[in-house]
Amino acid sequence: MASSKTAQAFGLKDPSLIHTQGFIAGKWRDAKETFDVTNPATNDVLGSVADMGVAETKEAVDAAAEAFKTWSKTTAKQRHDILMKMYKLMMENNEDLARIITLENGKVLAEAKGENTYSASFLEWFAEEAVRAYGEVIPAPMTNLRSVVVKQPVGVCGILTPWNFPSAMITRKVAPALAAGCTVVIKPPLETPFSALALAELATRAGVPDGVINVVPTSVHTKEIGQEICENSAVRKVSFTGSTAVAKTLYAQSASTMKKISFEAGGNAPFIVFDDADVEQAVTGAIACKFRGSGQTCICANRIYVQSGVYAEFASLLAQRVEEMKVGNGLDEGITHGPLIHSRAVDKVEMHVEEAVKGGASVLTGGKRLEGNYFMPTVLSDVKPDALVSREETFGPLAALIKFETEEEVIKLANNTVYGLAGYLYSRDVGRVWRVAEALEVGMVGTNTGMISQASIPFGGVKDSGLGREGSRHGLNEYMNLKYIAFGGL
Ligand SMILES: NC(=O)c1ccc[n+]([C@@H]2O[C@H](COP(=O)([O-])OP(=O)(O)OC[C@H]3O[C@@H](n4cnc5c(N)ncnc54)[C@H](O)[C@@H]3O)[C@@H](O)[C@H]2O)c1
Ligand SMILES: O=CCCC(=O)O
Repeated sequence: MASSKTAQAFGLKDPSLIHTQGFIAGKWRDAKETFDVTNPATNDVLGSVADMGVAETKEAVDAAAEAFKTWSKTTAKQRHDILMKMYKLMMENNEDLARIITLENGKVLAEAKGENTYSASFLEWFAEEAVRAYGEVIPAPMTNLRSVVVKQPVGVCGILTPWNFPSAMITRKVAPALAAGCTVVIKPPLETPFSALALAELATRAGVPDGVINVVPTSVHTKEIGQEICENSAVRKVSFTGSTAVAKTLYAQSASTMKKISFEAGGNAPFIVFDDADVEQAVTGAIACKFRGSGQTCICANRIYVQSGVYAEFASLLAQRVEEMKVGNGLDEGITHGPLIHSRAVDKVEMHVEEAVKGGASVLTGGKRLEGNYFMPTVLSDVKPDALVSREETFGPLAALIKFETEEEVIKLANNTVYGLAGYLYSRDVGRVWRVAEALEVGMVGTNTGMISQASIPFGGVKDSGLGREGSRHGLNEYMNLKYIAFGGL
């Protein structure tokens, strides 16, 4: 339970959604230390959460391994019913869960409500997939043999998630894991543990048995807990969303026990506008894609390539729309964009702007940091293809416009990165749409749209952006092993 002061700080209709302890084997648990969680909009402390360590993580893994013995034997329909109940509870508590997201992450309340709905949709989707985890019968080469393939849950899964979607990145992993019959140990990010703990509370209310979901929040023991999850032989799968650097560390650590893995890592999405595009639609798409979560989304447009014939029109329309944005506390009426997660994130945007301007770019709007964790939504024009902002993910509200002349040139520029998560293009020439979509070295392409995320699509990247797919019917397979059974002696 949270102290009444912490629960009050969130101003929820149902204060019992706020927990400050970890969750192991169905019990809320303290740790020796605690860490403070702050509201990025104000830097006020929201509350102190149990800072768990390796010992608690081992206990959580043991609890998950014990719970796996029975959870993996439940029927798909039983798991479906529990997941659907949790989906309904998340929707019924939409206001409160969104408020938790806004307070700990900073995104505006309307967007937080959208995240909760998106997050809940993974429970609904995978409840429905659970009952369709079909196997196969393969025609056998001998008359006295039958070849059958069944799907089985992989076992205990380690779930490591980032702060930019405090809820949805958890359910995108936990929903398929539970649907498959797996049990989980969640290590939420230190910035946003309250959403994870509220989900554990709702899971319990939905009837998820003790030990099936465990949560080990931490601040100082992040590395050791990550290592324990990756190297503990009872954990059979690690699913991570976050930066590429951390993904590579976890990949190396997971090799020791040959785990199944899914990694959703960093992006550096190209957003291409051709001369034959509907420019107004392209601007709307760029706004939605670039400024979602104040630019802190892994699939945000990071490099906006505009063909010379529509460059001036696109740049002026985009700058006009960006100037209308209202930056401030995400709980306040009329605010369209919240703060960044912390001052280090603001420093990075500032550095990208300064470096691009030194290289010859001009500021069409914004370009400055504001007091606290805020940065003005910014549009830069005439950015050089080799500017820092073109090479690295900014993860902030900075739209960098780069002019290009030909299709061939822009494909080369777009693919000139180690990342390959998402890419976007606007064109009304159907042949070009196909050619460019196929040529982009990414896992997901938006053509004439800047919004691509849904529970029903295979979300994931290529190159340094990761391995595996989340969501869609493919997302369930990531948590299941195929087993071939030969039926001989007929
Ligand atoms: N591809 C995707 O789906 C996706 C989604 C969201 C964010 N991201 C990426 O995440 C990054 C921003 O998020 P972030 O700053 O939280 O990333 P991060 O990699 O620093 O942290 C992600 C998670 O890993 C944990 N972590 C950090 N170091 C660790 C270690 N050594 N061992 C184990 N765990 C560790 C963090 O506590 C957090 O829970 C961006 O690069 C963004 O592109 C990718
Ligand atoms: O930031 C990563 C996830 C974004 C999404 O699922 O749309």
